[in-house]
Amino acid sequence: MVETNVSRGLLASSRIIAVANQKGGVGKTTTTINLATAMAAVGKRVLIIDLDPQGNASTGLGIERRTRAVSSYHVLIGEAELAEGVIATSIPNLSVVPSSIDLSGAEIELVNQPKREHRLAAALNTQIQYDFVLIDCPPSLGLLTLNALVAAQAVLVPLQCEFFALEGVSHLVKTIERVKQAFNPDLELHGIVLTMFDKRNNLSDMVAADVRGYFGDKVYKTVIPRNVRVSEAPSHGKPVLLYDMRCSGSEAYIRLAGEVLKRERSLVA
Ligand SMILES: Nc1ncnc2c1ncn2[C@@H]1O[C@H](COP(=O)(O)OP(=O)(O)OP(=O)(O)O)[C@@H](O)[C@H]1O
Repeated sequence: MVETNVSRGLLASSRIIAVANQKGGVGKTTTTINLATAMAAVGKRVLIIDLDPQGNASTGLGIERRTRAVSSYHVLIGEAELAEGVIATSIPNLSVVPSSIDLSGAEIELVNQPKREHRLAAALNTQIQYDFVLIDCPPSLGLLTLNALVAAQAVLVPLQCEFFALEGVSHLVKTIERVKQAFNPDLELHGIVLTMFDKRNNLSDMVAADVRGYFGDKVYKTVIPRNVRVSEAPSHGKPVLLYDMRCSGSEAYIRLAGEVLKRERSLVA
């Protein structure tokens, strides 16, 4: 039976958004961390689930490896409850279920398990209350991302302004459609955010125009600029919003959060 969002205890008041793109290095983790921080700053209770074996979301939030005794891996394979994996970050209202390197073996471990695509959805069937759960997906369309898409109500796609960007995202959109048909009828594309936009480079403008031409209003108005402060922040274990609140990257993520929350209000209205 397909488990619907309505039947999950957590979802009476939570929205689950998967941050996904099978292409590597396009800004999934950066977007997850900073969008979550900006939402937390306006009083939303936010949980990040780090579903990427690289664990960059966990590291970028200052969660040291030695404190990750229970990770998203344990939750996925059913060795731990979601609540056991939750760690509070230094940011009020923002918690994370960290990832660990074990997660890289999870796809193989789960392959012969029953309901292998529903593991995360089942783990999220809990009474823990958050306004938003953001899932940072790995750069592939394997079983980990599939679990995120089955658990989520919406997908937010960071898209780097570069050649072939549109081709990659079309593939992802087809996958979203397939997941919708097979496992999760409620899933929808929340929006596409253009990342690492370089205003000195004509290619960025061309890609942005192409993507807007194809996806129309699904593309958020906010564009995340390429900004060195954004790339420096993770090595300090901080979201860029804490590292340098006034830089162009921080300002863009604050605007993006405003747009996402506005779109949320119209989606759930
Ligand atoms: N707006 C930006 N300006 C400058 N650097 C950025 C920006 N966004 C992301 N980066 C940098 O680009 C790299 C890739 O970003 P990020 O880790 O968020 O991508 P990802 O899609 O999560 O990667 P992966 O697919 O490997 O998980 C990182 O080094 C990050 O610091």
